[in-house]
Amino acid sequence: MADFIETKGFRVWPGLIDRAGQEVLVDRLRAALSVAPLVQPVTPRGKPMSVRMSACGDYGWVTDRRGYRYEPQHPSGVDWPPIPEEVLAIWRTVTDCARLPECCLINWYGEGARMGLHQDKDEGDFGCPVVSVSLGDDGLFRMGNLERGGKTESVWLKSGDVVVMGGGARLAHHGVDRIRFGSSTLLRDGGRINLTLRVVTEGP
Ligand SMILES: O=C(O)CCC(=O)C(=O)O
Ligand SMILES: [Fe+2]
Repeated sequence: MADFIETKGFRVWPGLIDRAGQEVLVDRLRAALSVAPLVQPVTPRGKPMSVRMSACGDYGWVTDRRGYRYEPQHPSGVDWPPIPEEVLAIWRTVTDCARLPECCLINWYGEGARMGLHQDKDEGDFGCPVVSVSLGDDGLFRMGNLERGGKTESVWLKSGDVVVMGGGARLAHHGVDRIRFGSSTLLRDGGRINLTLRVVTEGP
C-alpha cells in the first residue's frame, strides 16, 4: 500500500487514490453539490473568498458577515448531504482516530483562486486530525508553523494525494498559494477540488 512522507508534521500520502477512485469521488461530489450547491463565501470583514465552498456531513463550515462557524444547514436551509462512504474510507485508511469526521468541507478552486495561510481551529476536538483530499488540478500547498510567520515548506499536491494534519501539525498554519489551472483532466471544467474532513464537536 502507498505510504506517507512527513514534512513539518504534515503527512502527505502521494497518489493514495487512483484515477478510478477519483472518478467515483467526483460522481459522489456532483450528486452532493446538486443538493448543496457551491457558494462564494465572504469573510467576516466582507471580503469575498476566491474559493467556492459547500459541505457534506452533520455540519458545514461557513463564513459570512456573522463570522466563521459550523452550521447544520447549507445557507439555503437544506441539510448538508451525508459524507459519501468512499470519503469515510479514506479517513479510516490514513488515521487511527476513533471518531469519524462530522464535516467534509468542499472547496473548489477556479483559475487564480488561492487560500491564505490559516489554522483550522473552529473545531471542538483537536485530538482528531484534519484530512485533506486533492482532486483535479495541481495545487501548491504551503506548510507553516503553530505561530504565525517563520520558515515554511511547499509541496505541489496532485489529484489523488491525501494530507493528514494531526498531532503537532493539527494547528499548524497552511494554505494554497496557487493552482496550475488545466493541469488535470479529472474535472470537466478544470479547477481543483479539495475536501477537508473534520471532527467538529467536542470529544466524549
Ligand atoms: O485546499 C487545500 O489543500 C487546503 C484547504 C484548507 O486548508 C481548508 O479548507 O481549511
Ligand atoms: Fe485549512
